[in-house]
Amino acid sequence: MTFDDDSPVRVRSLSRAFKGTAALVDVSLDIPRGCVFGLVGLNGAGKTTLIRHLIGSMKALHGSVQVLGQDPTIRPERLLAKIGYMSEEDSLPKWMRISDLIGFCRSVYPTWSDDYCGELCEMFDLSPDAKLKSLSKGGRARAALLAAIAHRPELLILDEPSSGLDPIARADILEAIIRTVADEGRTVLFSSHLLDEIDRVCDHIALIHDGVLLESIPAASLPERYTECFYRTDSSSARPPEIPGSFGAIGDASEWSVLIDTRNEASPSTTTSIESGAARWELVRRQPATVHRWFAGRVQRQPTAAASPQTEGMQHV
Ligand SMILES: Nc1ncnc2c1ncn2[C@@H]1O[C@H](COP(=O)(O)OP(=O)(O)OP(=O)(O)O)[C@@H](O)[C@H]1O
Repeated sequence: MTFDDDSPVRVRSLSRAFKGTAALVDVSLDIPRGCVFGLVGLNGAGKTTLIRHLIGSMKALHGSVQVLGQDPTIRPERLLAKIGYMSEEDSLPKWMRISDLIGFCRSVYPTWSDDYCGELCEMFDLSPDAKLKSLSKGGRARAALLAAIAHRPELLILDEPSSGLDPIARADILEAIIRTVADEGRTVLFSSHLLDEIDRVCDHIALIHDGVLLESIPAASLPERYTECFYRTDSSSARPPEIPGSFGAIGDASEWSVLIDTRNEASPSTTTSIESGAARWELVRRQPATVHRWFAGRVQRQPTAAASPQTEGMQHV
């Protein structure tokens, strides 16, 4: 992606290790203004570590981080007033009532809007008198979302916000909020394991794996860029056909699926029949890669059955 001076988030060559184990490795990225930026990766990939650098709870020891034009660890209160942040943890103080939470946020955020807060309470079905400890996990997640957005932050950072929300709340509330924030020209960084959700709401998707930013791509260009090709052979093969520029092979004896990067000059554009590994392979089908298939190919894991039924139960090499 191109680097933009006006980006609300700019990370350059950020590395971090914990007790000698790398959690982030030379990560550089820009998040464009007004973008819904999805961050995906397996458990332990480094998503939260990256986010903790953005909100100033970790100082960049190697590399640099700029959020809304400032180092998040220098005068963090100035930055945090302009950011909305919701973590995956259920961390709101349980003794508070919703009204206490609102009073606290009002005192912290100069741009807090009581009118907007009232609208959100109605939308989220939150009564000001309710005690946080009496709410369900989903209710507390909605309260945390309220606290993160009612000051209309310039940058909204959501780290696995869906974990406490049921599917209806995710679709009706979270996705609506994310789109509203972006439509108003503000920016959203959204980390999630839920690839369907990422696919529906994000303009841009970044994939982090073992601390390395493997790819950062506009969501709309992903299916154009990557094609899933299915090859079949009459004989059985423990290996996929060797196709230059392909990756993420999944298969089972006589049929293998590979991903082709159409921008890789080594990739064939229209190979329908090839000799490889003493077998003859025919291209039986090709289709734009789904986000699930791209993700699985990149991190070398099986895609979910729902995302790619053709490859269910097959072996990954
Ligand atoms: N404070 C810490 N001390 C030691 N190791 C840590 C610490 N924080 C993170 N790690 C390690 O750094 C790596 C990245 O963790 P991180 O929480 O950033 O991943 P993640 O992508 O957010 O994972 P998940 O999706 O499970 O939340 C992991 O190996 C994790 O165990």
